[in-house]
This record gives sequence, C-alpha cells and structure tokens, in this order.
Amino acid sequence: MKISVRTTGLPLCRAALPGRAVRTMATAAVAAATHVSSGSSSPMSMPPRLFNVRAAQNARLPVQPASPPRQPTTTTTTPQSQTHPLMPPGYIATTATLPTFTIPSVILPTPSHHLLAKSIISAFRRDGIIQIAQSPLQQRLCKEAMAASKKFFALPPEKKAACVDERSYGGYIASGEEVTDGIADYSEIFTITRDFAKTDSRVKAGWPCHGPVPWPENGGMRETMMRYKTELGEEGKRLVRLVEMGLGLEEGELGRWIGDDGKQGEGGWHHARVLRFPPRNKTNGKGKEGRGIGSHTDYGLLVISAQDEVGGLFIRRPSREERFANWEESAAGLREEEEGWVFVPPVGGTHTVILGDMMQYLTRNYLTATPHKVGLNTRERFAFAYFHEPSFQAVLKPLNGGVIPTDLDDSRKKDKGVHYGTHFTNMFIRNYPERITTKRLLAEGRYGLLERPELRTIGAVPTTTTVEKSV
Ligand SMILES: O=C(O)CCC(=O)C(=O)O
Ligand SMILES: [Fe+2]
Repeated sequence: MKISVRTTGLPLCRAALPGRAVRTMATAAVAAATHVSSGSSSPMSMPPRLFNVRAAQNARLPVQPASPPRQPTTTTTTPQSQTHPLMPPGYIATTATLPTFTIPSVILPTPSHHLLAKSIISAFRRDGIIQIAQSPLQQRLCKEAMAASKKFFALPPEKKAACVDERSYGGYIASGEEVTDGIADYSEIFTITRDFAKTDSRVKAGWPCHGPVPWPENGGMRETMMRYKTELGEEGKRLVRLVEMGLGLEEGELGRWIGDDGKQGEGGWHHARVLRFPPRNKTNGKGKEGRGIGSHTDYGLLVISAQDEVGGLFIRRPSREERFANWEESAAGLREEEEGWVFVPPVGGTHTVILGDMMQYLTRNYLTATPHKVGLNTRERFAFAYFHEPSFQAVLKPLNGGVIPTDLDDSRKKDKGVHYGTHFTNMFIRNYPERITTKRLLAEGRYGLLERPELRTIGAVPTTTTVEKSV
C-alpha cells in the first residue's frame, strides 16, 4: 500500500462533487419533525417550517502490509496564491494542493492499513477533503460516465424535461430549478436515486422519495452510470471501513447504519448525480448571474466526486468557529461571500472525497461536513458526484468509543437521534420546492409517513394496511 503525494495528474476525469446540499427555503429541521400517526392528513403530513437563520449568510496496487506507508507530507493550501489558472474569474481563494491516497482493494486490520486510516482521518480534520487515486477500472468508468453525461445534456430540452418522476427525486433538473439558500443554481443535473419499480411495495405504500429513476430512452445511459455508481459504492465501503479504523471503532460500528452488511435491509440510500455547469454569462437569465451552486453541505456520510479539467469547486476547511449542524438548522448559503474558501483544482486520475452531515452527527463533530460551492467558469464544466449514505430508514445515534469525544454534559441520553430519511426528504423539498415530486408529496400528506415505525427500522417493509391506504 502506498500513500503517495502527487501534484500533477492524468488528463482524465477530475473530481468535484455534488451532493447537493442544502439548498433553500421552506423546510425543516429534522429534529423538529415530530409525531405522526397514520400518515394521511395529520398535522405532521407537512414538513416543519424551516427558519433559515443562516440564510443570507481493479487493477489496484497490491496490498503490502509489510511495508509501512509514507505519511502524506504536503501542506494543503498555498495561502500566498490568491488565484489559480483554473479558478473561475471573480473569486478570491487559496488553492488546495492535496496529497493523493491510494486505497487498497481490500482493507485489512494490518498496521499499515491502520496507519493509512489514521492519515485519512487527519487529512479530513485538517482539510475537509481528501484526494484518492482512481484505479484503472475507475478511470475507464469515469470517462465513460462523463461521455454519457455529455450526450444526455446535449439532448433537446423537451427530451431532458421528460425525465422526471413524481415519486422519486431521480432524473433531470433544469438549469435554475435547483435552489440553494433561495437563489437559483445554474447547474443542469441528472440524479440517480435508488431505482424502485412502481410495483415495489414501498412505492405502492407512498413512502417519500421512493420511486423509479426516469432514465432517458435508449442510449445506454443507465448501464454506464450504474456501472460507475456500483464501483463507487465499493469504494465507499472501503472508505467507511477505513474511517472506522481511523476513529478506533470496531468493524461495523459505522457500517451498520448503512445496512449493507447483508444482515439488515438492502443497503444505504446511495445516490449519484451528473452535473453540467454552463459557462458564466451564458446562464438562463433567472436569478443571480454567475452562480454555479451556492454554499452547502451534503447530507450523508461520504461524497466521492470527479470533475473534468475546467475547475469550479471550492471548499471550506473544518473550523471550530464555523460550527453548524445542517440537520437542525440550514447551512445553505453559509459564508457564501466571506473569505476562507479553498479552490480545489482538477487533478486527473483522482477522485475527491468530502464528508456529509451524518458523518458529523455520528462522530459528534470529530469529523465535520465539508461546506462547498461551485463557481461558473469561462467554459462549461462537467462533474459527477456519488453519495454514500446511511439507510433511508436509519435513526442514527452518535457513536461511542475510539476517538469520538465523550459527552460531558450527558446530553447523549436526551438525543433522540436523527432519522436519515427525514433529513434527506427535507433537503430535497427545500432544494426543489417547485418540483412535481415535492408538490405531490405534500399535497398527498405523505410527509407524515416518515414517522411510521417501518420507515424508521432498517430493512422493514410496508404493512399491508399502509399499502392499501396509499395505493
Ligand atoms: O460540481 C461539483 O464539483 C460539486 C457539486 C455539488 O456540490 C453537489 O452536487 O452537491
Ligand atoms: Fe454538494
């Protein structure tokens, strides 16, 4: 195993990631979601109001357990540099120079893998982002996904607009449709959610966000995207295991919230999205000119991303002074216009990985969700983001042990946990207030189903009664 430090890279997919995070307006703090009885028109069939206080604001390298890995040695930002040739015009930021980790294909409890795991945790705590080498397989899948993405976005608007589902948030999001902190983002997106057939009992029962991905007809987009997404799912599992090791936790302590151990449920609510950003000044005329995606955090555990060679991603490093908790109060728009942003230049042959809200919650702020935003550049830009998430049904509780901070005021006992499915639903309602999926969800009073025990138990399925009620 090697931990290499690379500053140049192959001219391939570069990474940047989406995750949409927290975009705007009307919803709600998960914590505020209360009780619901049967899921129809109870008071809880609507999401709680969001007071957006902060608004304005396989050809891997072989595992070699015997040889100790080198610690990454680089500094990660170059504060003297205020610009980078690929930084979108009009932004002031330092530039990240990230070490590149090589992730072994199998994670073993060896000293060298422990050392790697600890180095990764240190890098997350220092930089909020890590860069990992793509395996040759991943390079190929990434290239194919980027090509499929370009082909899709080149379709006539009406063909893209037809890729919408009323139950899931999968499919097409037109430029200007996504809203972060009340302002339209100009990214054009195709979201690949979990893909449930209309006949699935969860879809028939009206479970929020459960439905098919409305793929475009023909063209092979589905197969190409699913190959890449599946491979990133494997990378996500390895990273989860390394995070467990780096935090000093037992195997499965973090992974059990995902439910992909074969014992519980069908795995995490992993999803992905491909994004196209128009060149600046060629936006669709809505909202604030020149905005790519506003400042936000993503929702789950890890986000693995690839970006093309254009450049546009900025992140903020972890900071005690900037503590936020997106699942309680919106972090959308956080420090959007302030100093302290770090430009993440594209590096060919790599993915980047940032952390999401649930990783922060589970680790009691030992690791924090990484605020990020995207600026529009002089050329159009393409990116791909894969979100490695807890189970939709997980009611998460902070982890104990290892390096997780102990809770001095004992508030842990009072912490009722965070239901990931509610957090996800809130975020999508907030980001897509006008989407048919949001309108139907609210109009049909299905938000309240999120309180039902079967939606809060990993692996549970609808009862006959709920299916009959909702069909
Ligand atoms: O385009 C990128 O690099 C990041 C996109 C992003 O943050 C998101 O989709 O949530
Ligand atoms: Fe994001």
